[in-house]
Amino acid sequence: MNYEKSIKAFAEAQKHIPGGVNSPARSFKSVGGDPLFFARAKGSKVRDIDGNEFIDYVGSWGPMILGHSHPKVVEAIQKTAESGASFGAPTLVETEMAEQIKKMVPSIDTVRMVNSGTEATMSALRLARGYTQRDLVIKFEGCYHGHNDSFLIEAGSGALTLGVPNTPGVTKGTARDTLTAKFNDLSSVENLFKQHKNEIAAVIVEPVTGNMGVIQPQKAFIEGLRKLCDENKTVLIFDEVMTGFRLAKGGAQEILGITPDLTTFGKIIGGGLPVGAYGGKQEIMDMLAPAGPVYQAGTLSGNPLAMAAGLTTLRLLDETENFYEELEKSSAYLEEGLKNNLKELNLNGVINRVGSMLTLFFTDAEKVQSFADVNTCDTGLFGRYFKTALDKGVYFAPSQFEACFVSAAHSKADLEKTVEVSYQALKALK
Ligand SMILES: NCC(=O)CCC(=O)O
Repeated sequence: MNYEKSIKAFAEAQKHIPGGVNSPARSFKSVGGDPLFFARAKGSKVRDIDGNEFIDYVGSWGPMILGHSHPKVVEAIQKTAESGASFGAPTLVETEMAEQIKKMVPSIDTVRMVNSGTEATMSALRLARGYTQRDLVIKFEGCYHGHNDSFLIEAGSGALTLGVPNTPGVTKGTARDTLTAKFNDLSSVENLFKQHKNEIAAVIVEPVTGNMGVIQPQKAFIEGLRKLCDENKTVLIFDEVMTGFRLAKGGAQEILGITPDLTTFGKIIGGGLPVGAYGGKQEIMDMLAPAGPVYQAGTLSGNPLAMAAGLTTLRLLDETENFYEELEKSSAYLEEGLKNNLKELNLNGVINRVGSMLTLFFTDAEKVQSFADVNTCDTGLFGRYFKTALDKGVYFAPSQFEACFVSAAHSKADLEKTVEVSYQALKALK
């Protein structure tokens, strides 16, 4: 494929935008080469400015579960724009949105809209601290909760991919208030609770991880977190920015059967526009201003355009018959195909999939269940695999430590082509 225009565009962008991108995760730094500049997208496909078309498994890093430019979402945005883009005053659609979220996620008593997943986790942590009157938070190595200072400690996603899990710029004081534990290792959490009795405000976790690649929590681990939080009067926060409305109507908490105290949302909830939200137990949420003393605000929070896109998306997910069953079938087909490829080529690798989130780990390990397992991966091999797949028309996330997202727009033909391209890309590694 010819990427001439993207290469030129990146050279130009670098003169004006730090590193040429507005979010590091979208650079191709870890896989080598220049990122592609996209011009348009429809359904399962994205097109770059050179006119190349790709089957897309990034889906804007998760939001596009219905596929790109879904006609109903486009219509909702267009219609809403005619009535005014932003008022900074209440609108009816915000209550409709809150009702829709509550209907799909039963643990939500009330919910506050914000503008990104980062804002959601930042605000949820402040609320948990205000509620418990404690300072410390436990997060897990390799988990990513957006780019707030408190969470850029042993962080996953782009921070891990680019080798900066602990970024400069976070004060020592802030870093001290974040304790890190090991995902799927309950004893690492128990130890922190023992060492810091009555000091831990919150435990935050991606209930199914996506930001170090996909890892399913072991039952004893996730149940143990709930129990430890109950025993210690600590707020359990599920960060469902990736998993919310994706793994089921009610997200990871529905499939795991665990009720968190607070949940954070992003991505799908905005239907492609910038939206985040956090919600949960009434008693905790009532601490938020103006009802309570914990302050959190936003000019664009509950923005009408964003609400229109998000609410239309959530309603389609809620009302389309067998939506999640069909998505499961497509995703299982992809998993099966990729597994067969590894087997036929006699290559090592682990494929973790939960619903429509999937990661192919380039590792000799038998299983990937922990951050230590993730760190056994050969990122060089991944980079070569990624590039061959790209050249053959399949766009996976440009990092070993991310999930592929399957959407409802991926057709049988798309999935078949992806399995074939993946075979060729794996074969090229031998
Ligand atoms: N794991 C990647 C993301 O969730 C967000 C992408 C970004 O930071 O641009």
